[in-house]
Amino acid sequence: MRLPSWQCLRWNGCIPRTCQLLWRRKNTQSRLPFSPFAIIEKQQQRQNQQLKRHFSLQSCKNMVKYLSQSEAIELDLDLFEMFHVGQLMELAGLSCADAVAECFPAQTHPRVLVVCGPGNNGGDGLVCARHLSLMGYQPTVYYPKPTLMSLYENLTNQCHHMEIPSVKKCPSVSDAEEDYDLILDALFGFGFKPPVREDFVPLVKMMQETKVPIASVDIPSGWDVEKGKQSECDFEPKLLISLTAPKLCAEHFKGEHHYLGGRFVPPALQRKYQLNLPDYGSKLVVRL
Ligand SMILES: NC(=O)C1=CN([C@@H]2O[C@H](COP(=O)(O)OP(=O)(O)OC[C@H]3O[C@@H](n4cnc5c(N)ncnc54)[C@H](O)[C@@H]3O)[C@@H](O)[C@H]2O)[C@@H](O)CC1
Ligand SMILES: [K+]
Repeated sequence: MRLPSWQCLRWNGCIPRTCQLLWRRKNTQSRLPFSPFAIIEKQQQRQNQQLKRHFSLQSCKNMVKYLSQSEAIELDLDLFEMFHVGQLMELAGLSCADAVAECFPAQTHPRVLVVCGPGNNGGDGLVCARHLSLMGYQPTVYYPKPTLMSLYENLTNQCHHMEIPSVKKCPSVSDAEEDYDLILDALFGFGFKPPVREDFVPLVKMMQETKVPIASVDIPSGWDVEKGKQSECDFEPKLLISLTAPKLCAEHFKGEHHYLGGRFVPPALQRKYQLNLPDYGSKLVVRL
């Protein structure tokens, strides 16, 4: 059988199996530095890998719906008709503590700075601080703009009863690196509208510049809820805990750990928003 020439191979790109085998044998015997089949096989391997990546991403995307900001707000309102906000916050904050414990154990990351914002995302942070303390961490709360409502006041008092210290001043980058092993970012959630207002800029800047790993509750603070990072300065958390269902910005998340928490959505709402939530089993969080 006549073997195909280099030109023929390059032009055709598709070689009959028998020719391939003969060529491979010949090339092995004559110890050619490289064979055209090796190149083609490499190309095929690369294509297979790309397909695999594409399909695993697709199946993951098919599984859970990523919500727009308006869908998240609408779903939030529906939930509030069925549950008290404190119930949802308790489960949300507990699931955040659980995800933190899975990724950053108390033995290696005991000192956690819990940064709490003025909305419900900040409330999740206060709940999370309490559960982290019960799990053997040493959390410290930074809550620069406490909300004057009984829900938040109660959560703050509960942290006091747990003897969780708080700081009144935003730590500098060097202080944060010296004093903490992890930052829990509960500053802004899906209620955030960019740009960051002036009074929160130093805090966001500290989180952008620090080398302390960051775990973000629901949304990495400062990110656009749908488009993700707004500039290269925006920080990339190591852990993102999406609550209820991930928001569109989570599609741009490149950190190591992405979890879903907030296991409280009744079936009717799951159907209404076509959430396709994964099965939690008996767990509080599920890795996405
Ligand atoms: N399903 C749900 O829907 C649940 C939501 N929860 C949490 O609630 C969050 C949403 O809470 P909220 O709607 O209260 O909103 P956020 O907590 O996201 O933020 C709203 C607060 O941030 C301020 N803010 C917004 N844009 C700002 C800017 N550019 N600069 C400075 N401050 C700004 C607002 O004035 C407001 O005080 C979620 O991300 C999640 O963490 C959980 O608590 C429980 C269940
Ligand atoms: K956040």
